[in-house]
Amino acid sequence: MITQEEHLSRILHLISPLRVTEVPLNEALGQTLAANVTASVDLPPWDSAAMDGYAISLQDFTLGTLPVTKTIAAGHRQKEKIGPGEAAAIMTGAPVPEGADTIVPLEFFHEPTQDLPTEITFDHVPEANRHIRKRADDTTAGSIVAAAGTFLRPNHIGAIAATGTASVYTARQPRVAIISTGDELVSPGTPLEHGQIPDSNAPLVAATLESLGAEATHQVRVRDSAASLEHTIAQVEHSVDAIILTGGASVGAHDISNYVLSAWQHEDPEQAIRFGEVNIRPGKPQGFGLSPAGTPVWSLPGNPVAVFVSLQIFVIPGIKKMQRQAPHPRTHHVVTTKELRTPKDLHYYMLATVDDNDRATPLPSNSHLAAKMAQATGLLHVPPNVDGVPAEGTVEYIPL
Ligand SMILES: Nc1nc2c(c(=O)[nH]1)N[C@H]1C(S)=C(S)[C@@H](COP(=O)(O)OP(=O)(O)OC[C@H]3O[C@@H](n4cnc5c(N)ncnc54)[C@H](O)[C@@H]3O)O[C@H]1N2
Ligand code: MOO
Repeated sequence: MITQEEHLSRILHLISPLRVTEVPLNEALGQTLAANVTASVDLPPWDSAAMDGYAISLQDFTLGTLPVTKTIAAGHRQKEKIGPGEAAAIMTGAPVPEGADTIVPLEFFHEPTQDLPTEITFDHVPEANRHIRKRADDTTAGSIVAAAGTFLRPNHIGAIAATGTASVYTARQPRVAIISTGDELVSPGTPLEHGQIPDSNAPLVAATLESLGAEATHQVRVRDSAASLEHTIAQVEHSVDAIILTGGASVGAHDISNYVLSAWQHEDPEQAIRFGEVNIRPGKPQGFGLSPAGTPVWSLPGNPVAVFVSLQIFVIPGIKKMQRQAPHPRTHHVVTTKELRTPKDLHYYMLATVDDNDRATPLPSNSHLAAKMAQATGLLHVPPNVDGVPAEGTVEYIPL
């Protein structure tokens, strides 16, 4: 038996981050920055009006009437200037004219209207330095807007665009081939003959990859034949960044993934595919290593819930390393509504439904209960060396 930690650290050791490429900002959502993004411009790029109103100078100001000598709208490209005794009508987002030191909102003088008066009358002195957004009060050109390692969410895309950048550097997205093995498998939706089941692992693996931004380039079903599996791997091995097999990872006579991959010869035995029992349930039989062409290969057990757990614990961290992201899942603690009894020698994972108050209801747990995955919001995790968690006790939770 090997430990979950040993197996995962071997996976992360053998996987390398993918090459960095420049991508347009509108394709970068969900990717991780491989380089800092710095502001191309000061933001705001010039002093700008925060209100519709009048720009004036309070130097040598006296109460009374001022002529409105110009109108400055957002998008006004000419640099303007005003002197004492003069006002400029100005719109929100327009450049403040040189000489102005405050903006007086139009409500100070008249009802909001689109007709601009030719003069405005002051019956008291307005406040100085108001309603002007100073040049660079948000950021200055050259400052870091989003640092290398940032996982790009919509807010980052908005901030990067605002500071004048149209493309970013990220790791190329992984291309992954998915191979389901088993004579019993048919396409989902096909009427089942006795002994047949729908191939649910390939859609599960593909959806998991796509949710990470990786590309499921091939989804191939292979019968329990060593020759077919060898042929399929040979066809895809050179055009993908990883291969994920499900089924046939265990020790039975028809467990061809284990049989075929274990026979691969590797110059460096450290990189060879190794099969073994990992101290995790579900998902005990696991294989991982590099193919002779150097492509990382995960050979996962066939049971759908075992695949689901294996994806969370062993595959997603590897894909994230390729994407130059932090590999480990974010977890937090929740309260279990039911007592959990777990084996003392294993990492035990259970599908569970967790509500808005962080209270977890474990779902029936067995690695063939594929339909139960639909009710899960995530996985509960009880580590080895304890034999359970009492009702109302806290337990680690991996949200989906
Ligand atoms: N003698 C032993 N038998 C088994 C052991 C063991 O240690 N000794 N381990 C058990 C455990 S734990 C697991 S998990 C399974 C893993 O077996 P395999 O990886 O060899 O998977 P298969 O036998 O091919 O399939 C297991 C199960 O999953 C169903 N399956 C397979 N592929 C799919 C798919 N694409 N979509 C949906 N369902 C799939 C398959 O029909 C089987 O019911 O081995 C135990 N046995
Ligand atoms: O560990 Mo198996 O993975 O029980 O389903």
